[in-house]
Amino acid sequence: MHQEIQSEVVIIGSGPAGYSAAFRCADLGLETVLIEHQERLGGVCLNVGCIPSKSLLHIAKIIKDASELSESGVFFNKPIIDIKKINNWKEKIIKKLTTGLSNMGEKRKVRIVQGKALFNTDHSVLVKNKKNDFTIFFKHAIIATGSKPIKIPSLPNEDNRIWNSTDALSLKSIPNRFLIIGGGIIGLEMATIYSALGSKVDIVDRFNAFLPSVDKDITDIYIKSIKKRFKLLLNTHVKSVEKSKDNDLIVKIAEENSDENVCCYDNILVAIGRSPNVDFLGLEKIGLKLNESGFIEINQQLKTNISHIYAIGDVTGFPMLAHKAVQQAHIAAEVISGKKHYFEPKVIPSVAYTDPEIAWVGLSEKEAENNDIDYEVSLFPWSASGRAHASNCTLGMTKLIFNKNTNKIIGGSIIGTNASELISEIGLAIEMGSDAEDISLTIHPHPTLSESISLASEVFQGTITDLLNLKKSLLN
Ligand SMILES: Cc1cc2nc3c(=O)[nH]c(=O)nc-3n(C[C@H](O)[C@H](O)[C@H](O)COP(=O)(O)OP(=O)(O)OC[C@H]3O[C@@H](n4cnc5c(N)ncnc54)[C@H](O)[C@@H]3O)c2cc1C
Ligand SMILES: NC(=O)c1ccc[n+]([C@@H]2O[C@H](COP(=O)([O-])OP(=O)(O)OC[C@H]3O[C@@H](n4cnc5c(N)ncnc54)[C@H](O)[C@@H]3O)[C@@H](O)[C@H]2O)c1
Repeated sequence: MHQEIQSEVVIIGSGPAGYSAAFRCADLGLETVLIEHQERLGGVCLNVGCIPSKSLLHIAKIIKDASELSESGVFFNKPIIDIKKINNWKEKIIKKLTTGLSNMGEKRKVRIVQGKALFNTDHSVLVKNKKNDFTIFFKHAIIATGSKPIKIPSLPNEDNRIWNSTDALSLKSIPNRFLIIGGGIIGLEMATIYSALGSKVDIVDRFNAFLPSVDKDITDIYIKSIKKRFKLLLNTHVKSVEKSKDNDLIVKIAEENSDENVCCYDNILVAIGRSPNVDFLGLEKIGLKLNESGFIEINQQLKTNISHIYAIGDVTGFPMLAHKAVQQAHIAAEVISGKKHYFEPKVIPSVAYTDPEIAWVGLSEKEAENNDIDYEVSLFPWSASGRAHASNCTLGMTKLIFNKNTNKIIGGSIIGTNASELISEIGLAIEMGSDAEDISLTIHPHPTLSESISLASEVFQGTITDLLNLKKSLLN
């Protein structure tokens, strides 16, 4: 059956970008239609990204913490891993959240249409599903179609032992020998999960450094902490993947300017980045412009070159993060409703939910240097934190970067337990234009890991008493 729908706003894609835009539009009184290709709302983040990965990382952390507790005199037996039960538990979490989204959409009177959208004109889209097809006319449209994993064409991708992140999160099996190609956030998080579940994991990355936005002193701490758990091979290429007679995956791997090594694996995860979902949307037909990297080009009001069509989330480029997508969504909805708002955050935090976690926000040292900023780094090692000793995480480090001329904080990174939760204080301080004194005079509760942020500010100010005061000794 064919149906025609008239709407003020049509939103394509129901990930963090799409559902947030739809709900904000509805709350602002706009008649809203949300189109989603999949059966469930929530996009990559809820279904096959942020939430399932963090659920499995939660399990991985408990397994590791439990085994390390033997050093404190508490002994657990080796864990029994029931994949089916883990998957059911994970599925329940996802279902609860995605059902919550559907209910919130319904309460807000957002019309949800299931099917794949294709622009017909610059004021209408066609949507088809198994039962119906629709023509939806709109005054404004928001494209929030997200991204998909990049494949390596030379691999035998039809072999179901070669996984992408969705396969890895579906926890089909726990490989004995697991190769991860790509040492980015996905590769590192999956290595954390699978090594805790018992796989022998190797990660290869073709570049010399991993997490390029993080300073080396922080990534060096990470490398030290993972040494006993898995191998991270940098500057290394996968030359070929073949099947052996006994059905192993035989992989030829070579470090730059070195001979090839031949290794056997049960499964391979390819995690070398993601590309925007811009194909089959009919964008050429309406003349919508992509940038050189293939993402949709937008301005600070999230408008594309067709001013009543907006784009938000992963489809607009880096950083590809859910919290960026949600902020963009709110701004796009507000602009459509007539507000003069702009997407202009000073900083967007990033987190690798590895063990230990790594979180960073604002400028790195490299970036401060490249911007010719006269900066000073201030470090607080967690080996000087009572709480870190009590919580067995003394390897951690809090690093702040200050502008020496203004004393204002311009960046920071944290490695250690709960870095993902701690980093927001630094983000807020940068957004508020705080200086070192603002941070160090804000009384932090003791004993907490959050104290490390005010203590690192005290290091900068030369008022620290929890460490030797190097600035004071220089004065004497
Ligand atoms: C394994 C993994 C872990 C991650 N962990 C984190 C994390 O911890 N924190 C974080 O911030 N980010 C994380 N991310 C990234 C995060 O998932 C994305 O940044 C986020 O989902 C982007 O939201 P989005 O709404 O732009 O797109 P998506 O979530 O990709 O949603 C796009 C939606 O559009 C739909 N769609 C596409 N084309 C059409 C069409 N033509 N018609 C109708 N519907 C269509 C898709 O089906 C999809 O549901 C992770 C990603 C992965 C893969
Ligand atoms: N915690 C989080 O916020 C989180 C978690 C997962 C994913 N994500 C998002 O998902 C996106 C995709 O993640 P990702 O890890 O796939 O991409 P990524 O861009 O973070 O990392 C890809 C890595 O693969 C390497 N690489 C590229 N081609 C290679 C090749 N041929 N051989 C070996 N190595 C190669 C790169 O050097 C890089 O280190 C990221 O942009 C990230 O923002 C975020």
